[in-house]
Amino acid sequence: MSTALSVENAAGPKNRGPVLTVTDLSVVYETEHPVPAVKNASFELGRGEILGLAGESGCGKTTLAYAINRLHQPPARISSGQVTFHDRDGQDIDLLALEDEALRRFRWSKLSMVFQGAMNALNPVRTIGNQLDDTLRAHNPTLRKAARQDRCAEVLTLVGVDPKRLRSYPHELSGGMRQRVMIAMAMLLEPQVMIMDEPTTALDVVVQRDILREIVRLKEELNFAVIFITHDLPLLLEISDRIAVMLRGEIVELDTAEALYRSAAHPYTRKLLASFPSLSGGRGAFIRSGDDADFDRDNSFREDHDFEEQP
Ligand SMILES: Nc1ncnc2c1ncn2[C@@H]1O[C@H](COP(=O)(O)OP(=O)(O)OP(=O)(O)O)[C@@H](O)[C@H]1O
Repeated sequence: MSTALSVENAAGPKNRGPVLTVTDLSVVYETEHPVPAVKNASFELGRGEILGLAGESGCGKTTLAYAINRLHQPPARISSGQVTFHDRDGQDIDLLALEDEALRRFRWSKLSMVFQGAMNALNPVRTIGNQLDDTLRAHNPTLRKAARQDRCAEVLTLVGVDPKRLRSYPHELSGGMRQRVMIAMAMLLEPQVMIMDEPTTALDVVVQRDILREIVRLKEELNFAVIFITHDLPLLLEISDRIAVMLRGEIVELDTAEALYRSAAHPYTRKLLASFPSLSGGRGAFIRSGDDADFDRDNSFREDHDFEEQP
């Protein structure tokens, strides 16, 4: 069986067209001994698709995610490649060519990102409502205050946080709730793509599961596409349409979650699969199907599912 990444698999699902095309993207850390962290990465992200990005620590997942959104900092440098965003209105946007102001407008509104420590990025001295409002106002200066308030409340409700929390300060919320606020922030402007880099890793397992279930539900409702990064391959198999496996900066395999699970082509993928004992048993499908005992039948996830201590 060939281990080469086939062009067909790198293309997004045929029925929905791409929202993002990454072509031969390479990123180097220009240190004393330059580190080629991402090497010729190519893939398409389908509209409304969840693409999982898997691979062990240090393989380049975060570097790739940051470079796509131009959030990489020196010494990281994009040494080659192209990133094209295919807007809903038919326009193609060359992300690597955007100037500062255009890039600022693009981020959050077309493509947003939630990263692992995002909950710690909230400003401790401003309320949740003010912080959501700041983002909304920066991108929609003409939007009236009442409409902004409605949208902020709506987006908090979407992620299962009571809109009363708009008046709370970050320290008044649990970690899980703060991370949900960051997901709300990322959804605020209805982006077409969300990049999620280990968005729930710092949270306890039950909270993680609730949040992931909600992301999958919202994705289905609102049809944004997700690049979901995690070490947790069993989790990716549950939530992803397709999975890209990275090894030492390269995408070595990209296929549907089903095909990857049943007949991984690359030896490294097989090794990765074998390293999760849970995969040798039955696959729990609770996140997509809601097939577990304590699943809320109305599909909502509730604040009281945050079992973390309030400070
Ligand atoms: N600031 C930096 N300077 C030099 N090398 C770096 C820097 N940041 C990351 N690297 C290197 O780039 C490579 C890719 O790192 P990256 O953080 O993207 O991997 P990752 O797959 O996201 O890992 P993790 O899952 O642990 O976050 C690694 O070899 C790492 O050591």
